[in-house]
Parts: sequence; structure tokens; C-alpha cells
Amino acid sequence: MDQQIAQNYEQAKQMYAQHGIDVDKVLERLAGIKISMHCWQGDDVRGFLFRDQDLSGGISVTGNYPGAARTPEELRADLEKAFSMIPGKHKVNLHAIYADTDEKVDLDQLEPKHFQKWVDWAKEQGLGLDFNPTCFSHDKSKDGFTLSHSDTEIRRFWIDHCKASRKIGAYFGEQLGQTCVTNVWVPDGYKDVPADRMAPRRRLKEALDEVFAEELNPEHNLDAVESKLFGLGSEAYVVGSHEFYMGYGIQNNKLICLDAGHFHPTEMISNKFSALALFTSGLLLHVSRPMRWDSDHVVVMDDELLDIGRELVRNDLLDMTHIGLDFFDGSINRVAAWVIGTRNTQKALLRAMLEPVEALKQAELEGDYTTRLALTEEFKTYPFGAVWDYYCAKSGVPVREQWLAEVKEYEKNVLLKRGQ
Ligand SMILES: C[C@H](O)[C@H](O)[C@@H](O)C(=O)CO
Ligand SMILES: [Mn+2]
Repeated sequence: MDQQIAQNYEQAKQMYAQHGIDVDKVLERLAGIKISMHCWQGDDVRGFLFRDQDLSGGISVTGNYPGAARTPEELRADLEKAFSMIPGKHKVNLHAIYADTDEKVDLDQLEPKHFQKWVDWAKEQGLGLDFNPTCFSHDKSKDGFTLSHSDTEIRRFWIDHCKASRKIGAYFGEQLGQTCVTNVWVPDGYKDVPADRMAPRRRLKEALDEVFAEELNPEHNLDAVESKLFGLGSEAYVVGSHEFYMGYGIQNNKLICLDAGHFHPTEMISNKFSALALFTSGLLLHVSRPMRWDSDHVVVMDDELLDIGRELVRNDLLDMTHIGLDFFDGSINRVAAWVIGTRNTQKALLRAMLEPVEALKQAELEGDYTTRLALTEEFKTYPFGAVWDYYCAKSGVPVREQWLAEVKEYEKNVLLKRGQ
């Protein structure tokens, strides 16, 4: 290891030790945290099953940076490249439309075998897999409704797709020896003010009851439900709102998924963990960055990301929280997007672990808000960067912005040689 990196680390360690923070232990803890990296950043949420379908469901990717993956092999190569620049062992989050098969198969007929190549690859790479039914970009979701559709046959199709998805998730978990989180998100909603807000929610509840009827081994698969405030074309009303899924998740012991872009612009998910954690068995996060709307920008180390890290660490919620990423930016190098977003999420957790949590809580209990504020502010300039550099070097991944040259090289040799 570079001597300067080691020296900086030793100095930083001493500074943190003065506040009772054992940095070696912090790094061990950080190494145990898996981030679920979403495959859909690699190809602008196109997938491989229905490549002629436009992206729908009220979400959108902008930008036409060259080099998007066109095949499962390309996507896996890009993911491998990204993981080679991210410390630790993690998970990949797949959507159903990313099935790797030559068969013409519809969503309700999907089986674990259609994902065998992903499983074999994940085994070889030492990665876990998470899963999502794809309830959008399909002929049967054209009018904006899926699980809550008023047409029984269409609803049946989506129920069967979600059931099939849970079985695929359970297969991932069993094969890889790591629990798979299967997350249900549906875009269902109305552009304009509905006459009946209740009926679609009742249908969604009943559909979910059917989807989840079969008990699966929780060591293999855990179910999550993801809410949303509004989407493109569902501005007035979304069936699966936060209250809907909070109620459903608590009543039915499902993980509640909080996506950072799915609330009012000034409403932060970090403020919700400590409340929900008192009532739920677990949380799933979609770490994202909304800009003015649910824009799914690459996550940067902004106040909310730091607070997400803090709330997880300070409230001891890391064991019950599954951390996933959810952004899709087609205007920059897509491998770089993964690297930036994932490393930032790890850095936010590291920074949170390097704060004097006990001292801050004690000051607060004693009503000494001056100390609370003073320590909080002074720790902002403590040398967490030296610890991060050491962690990267020790993990055998590029230190600081060194990874960028590797991405540029990959872009030149691989990505730019791909057609559109
Ligand atoms: C592609 C994802 O499933 C999707 O982004 C969903 O999680 C979401 O956040 C929709 O806004
Ligand atoms: Mn999401």
C-alpha cells in the first residue's frame, strides 16, 4: 500500500480514537454492508425481453450517452467493471425484463430457469441477487394500471407475474445462500382527479393478498412493497401511496420500501426510518436523488444521503435495512454512474460511523445543545477521507478519482465500440 495512505490513516485513527471511535472496527463493519446495485442504470431501464417497448409507468430516462448495454453479456461485463472499482462484495438488483433467455416468454410465464445465467454469474462473482416484477413497459400496462386494474383478466396477468417473480426471488436466495429481496412496485394511478379513490386501492390490496398467499422461506426471499406520490401521467392519484403500503406492510409483515424520490420535495426518507422501524420487521431503501421531481439523478453526497447514513447508524438499523440504489441517468457514462452512486452511499455510511454518536446523544439528553451542535460541526472536517482512501487501498480498488481513468479506458475500448 502507498505509504502516504497508510500514514494518513494512522493519523486519522488517532484523532478518532480520542473520541472513543475504533476505526479498524468501523471498517470491519462497513465491509459487512451490502449495497444492492440496480442493473437498470446500465441500459436506461430497457431490459431484454421486450426491446421494442418504450419505457412506461410514469418514469423516464433522459440522455443518450453512448455505450448502453444491449445484451445480458454486455450488462454483466459493465457491472463487473463497476464492481472492480467499489470496495466490498455486494448485490445486483434485477428486474424481470432482464431475463436472459432465447425463449419468447411473457411476464406471467417467467421461471427461475430464465435467470439461470444470472445466477451462475452471481455465484462466480460472489454476489447476491435481488428481484423486481416489471409492472410497466408492457402492452398490458398501457392504460397505466396493473395489479389494481378493473379488468379481471389484466389483473390476473399481473398477479401471476408477481407470483412468478417471488418464486424467482426464492430461487436466487436458495442458490446463492443470500436472502433475495423481491420488491413490488406498480405505477397504477390517474392523471386527473379520480371519482373513486377507494376501489383501486381495495383491488390492489386484494391482488397483493393473492400475490403473497404462498409462504416462502424467509431465508430465501423477503417481500417488499414500494409506494409513490406521483408519476408522469399519474399526477393526481397513485393507488399505491405511502399510507397504503405502510398499512399493508405493517399488517402483513412485508418490508416497506422507501424511495428517496417518492415523496414531497422537502420530505426526507431519513426522517422516517426511526418511526417505521418501531412497527416493521424491516426496511428496503431505494437510494435516489430527486431533483424537483422523481428524476432519479445519480446520488451525490448531499445532506439527505448523509442523513440516511446517520439515521441507519445512530439508530442501529443496519441489520433490518436492505440498501438498494435506484437512479437512472443516460446523460453520463453509465458505469461511472454506478461507481459514483455506490461509493457515495458507502462514504455516507462511513462518515456516519465516524461520528461521536454516544457523546452527541448524551449531550442531547443533558439538554446541552451547544455541545451537540459544536461537535456535529467540528466533525465535518475530521479526516474521514483518509479512512476512505485506506479502505479502498486495502480492498484493492482505486483510491480517490483514480477510478475515472479506468472508466475512460473502458469507455474507449469497450463502450464506444457498441452500436446504439
Ligand atoms: C425501475 C424501478 O423499479 C423503479 O424505479 C421503481 O423502483 C421506482 O422507483 C419507480 O419510480
Ligand atoms: Mn424505486
